[in-house]
Amino acid sequence: MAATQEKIRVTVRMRPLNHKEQAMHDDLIAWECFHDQRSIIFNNPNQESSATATPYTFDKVFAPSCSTQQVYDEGVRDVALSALSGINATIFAYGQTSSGKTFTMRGIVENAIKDIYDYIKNKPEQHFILKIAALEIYNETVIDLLNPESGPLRLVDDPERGTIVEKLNEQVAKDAQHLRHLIAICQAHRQVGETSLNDKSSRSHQIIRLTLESSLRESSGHEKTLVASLNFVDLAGSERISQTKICGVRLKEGNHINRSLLTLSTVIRKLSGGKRGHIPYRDSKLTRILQSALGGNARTAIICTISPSLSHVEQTKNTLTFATSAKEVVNNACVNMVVSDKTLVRQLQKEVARLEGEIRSPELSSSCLRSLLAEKDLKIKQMEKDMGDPRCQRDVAQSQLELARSELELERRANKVHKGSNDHRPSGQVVRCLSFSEESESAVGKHTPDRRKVVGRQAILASPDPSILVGEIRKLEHRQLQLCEDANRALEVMHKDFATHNLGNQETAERMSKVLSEIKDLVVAGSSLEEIVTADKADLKKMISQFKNQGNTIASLERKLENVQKSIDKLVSTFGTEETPDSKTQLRELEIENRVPTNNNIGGGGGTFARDGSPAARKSKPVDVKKIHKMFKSAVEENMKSFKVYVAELKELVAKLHYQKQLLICQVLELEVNESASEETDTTGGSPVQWEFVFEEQRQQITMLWHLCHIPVVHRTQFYLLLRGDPYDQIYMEVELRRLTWLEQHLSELGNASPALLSDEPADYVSASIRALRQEREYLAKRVNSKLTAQERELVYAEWEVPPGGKKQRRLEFINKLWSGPYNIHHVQESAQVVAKLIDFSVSDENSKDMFELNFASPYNKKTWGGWNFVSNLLHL
Ligand SMILES: Nc1ncnc2c1ncn2[C@@H]1O[C@H](COP(=O)(O)OP(=O)(O)OP(=O)(O)O)[C@@H](O)[C@H]1O
Repeated sequence: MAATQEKIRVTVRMRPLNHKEQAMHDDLIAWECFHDQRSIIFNNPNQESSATATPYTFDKVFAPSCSTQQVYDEGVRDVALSALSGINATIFAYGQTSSGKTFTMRGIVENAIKDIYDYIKNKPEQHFILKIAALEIYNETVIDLLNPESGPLRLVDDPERGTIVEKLNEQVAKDAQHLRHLIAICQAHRQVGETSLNDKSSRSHQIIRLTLESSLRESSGHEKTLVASLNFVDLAGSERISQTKICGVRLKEGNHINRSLLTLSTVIRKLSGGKRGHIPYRDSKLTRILQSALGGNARTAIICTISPSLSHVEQTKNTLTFATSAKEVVNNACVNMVVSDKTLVRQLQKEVARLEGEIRSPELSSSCLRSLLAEKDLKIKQMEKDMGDPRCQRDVAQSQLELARSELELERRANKVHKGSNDHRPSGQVVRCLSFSEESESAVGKHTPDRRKVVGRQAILASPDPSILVGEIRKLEHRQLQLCEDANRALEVMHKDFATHNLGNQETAERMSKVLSEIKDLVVAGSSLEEIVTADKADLKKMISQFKNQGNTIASLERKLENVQKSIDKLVSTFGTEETPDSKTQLRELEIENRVPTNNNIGGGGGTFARDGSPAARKSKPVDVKKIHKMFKSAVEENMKSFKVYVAELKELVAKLHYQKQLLICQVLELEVNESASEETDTTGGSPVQWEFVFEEQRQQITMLWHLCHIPVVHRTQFYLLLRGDPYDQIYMEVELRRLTWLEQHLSELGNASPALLSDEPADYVSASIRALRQEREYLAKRVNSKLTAQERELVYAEWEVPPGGKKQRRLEFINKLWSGPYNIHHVQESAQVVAKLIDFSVSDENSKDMFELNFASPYNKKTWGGWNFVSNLLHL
């Protein structure tokens, strides 16, 4: 694909004077932006005229009054969005410390995410995958911001892809909200420190890399895939040591920052000169990683941020000189199209066929051609080997999908708990989750003006009206029945396909009827549910037992769907394999049936008959039976594939249904517990069976919330081991759930809020918790040696799949694995046992539950909230 030459887009943004600068009387505004919004001039407030100054001109100059939205729209938007058409793009923020780089980049990233997802929404015919990776370069060390525990990363030179960061974690963003959440995690991990010019000065260069992959099936049937990366680079600020008055660690950081920025400006200066001599990309990790954005295959925009203040005039001039060089740098961006392995194999096969033809022709048969052919054959084999068995790949992908789904489900479960400790209102997620479609949401809205009162657990406690629950359940049941009917219809269509086109063999037919009966079974399950619900007359006790039965039926529905999917898988694989002797015979029969008769003794009229009286081919042209058969076959194959997808979707919906039902059962149980508590004045309340159920449910929620909120693993271990479902544990569980729910809500608000609106307090909390957790893990890693014998260590390493390596590294890797899989009960149990051993913790009288404060107030009120125990407190260090 031809590259397009384009200069780097350079814009300048001047921030307003800050409070400190305003407070200094002699600190005046030293720069004036022209009305053309392209030039800026030094205007010394201590001199009468600016006649001697020369203006600096750029693609755009944004005055202090301009919003970040404007900077995005007019300065970088089109560069950022080129990634959607397969062109790499990079957006930098460059400038002195405290000039507004981070402020600007956060807004730019937010705007870009919004635009990207709007674009994706409007292109339903295209399939998009968006991945994110993020790193920081701190003191010339590369750290993965999505997984800082992985330690320093190496840069590796790849002959085709250039410099790559080895083992950099990349995650697929499920949607815009998930992407924002991941970015918030990266920002929380970034190194920040206080200097005299900026309370929250970034001490590292941060690169957030989004990889956008879009595939489109063209009318020719070929799939076109475009892949491009979009980098958001928030550089650390250049700083004059005398001005920032830094020393110690900050000084060391400042030196590294200044040195790498110097390399960046040298690279830019050399590139802007147009001479293609030696460009010192390799002098810093920053320029190595960003090499393609600097004169390579990318579109690049640089936003230079400056302060208006007279006291920073020298630094501002340096920034503007850098910007002036940068606007002369020319890049060569091109569209990055990916040719799939399959297409390559196909091309090579064609070439082989051509060569074979040439070899067979007597005049061209030569040893040279033979060797060429052999070489190509070898290449094809290698490629086929690399591609692996597509069916196997499909299965792996499918199981990954299932895993991701169940993770998502658990995440939802964790989120579903009532949000907010004081107002007892349910979260938005719970509300959303309880309604499948907009239609049902509006239906709920009709019951009562305040929907939230209807569906929330706590709200129901406050307003115990079982008829509302019946309404909810009925809607769910109705939806379930619809699903079964849909499935049946789809299957019948497929069955017709098979019958009409006389495809497949005996085995396929058997499988087909098996799937049919399985689906029928589903429909029966669905209708029996409907009967139960419609027979109900709002008797609370009766309802509870009904709900439980329905829960079981849904579980069996899930199992049945599982079977259906397995059968379809088998069907697809049988059908996709080589032609069977049966089908070959059928094909031969069809061919014979359709062959042009040799003896033309046919009567007139519309139809023609062969000598044996069977329907025969038309007189004029022979019918290409093979072709038709192939066409039918591929049509049926397509149908089966889409049916498979359809069943997978059904499965997901049933899982959702199941979850919603569990939630409703919980609500009813609580209602009942409450009622019986008031009737019997029994403080423990509820039957043991009900409590057991609620306990397990709450424990799962708590485990997930511990994970999401980075709670110390020692606290998790103690809590997990001490609270084992005793009826008196109810109160502890409730308190823990409230605290965690509050915290999680607080942190997710941080993830969803517009960066410009973020308060600093939650961000600090996240990074402090992550840091504390890291320290705790490091501390536990040190205890592995003293608390486990060499033999025990080897055993646990094998059990936890810790790869061989240095002793220290293995210990840390092992500890990092503990409590990392909140959705796996076995993992959680094992983690608790290991941590308990490392800290000598046992369940005994002296280790009572009293260590978990019984305080219902949210942690927001710091006076009453003591915080979670850190390992150092616990070990009295
Ligand atoms: N355009 C702007 N409008 C209002 N406030 C701004 C603007 N730009 C920056 N600020 C404020 O100035 C302060 C410093 O900004 P920021 O931290 O983004 O600077 P920086 O260039 O990233 O600094 P460093 O290099 O030290 O990390 C912040 O409090 C920020 O909110």
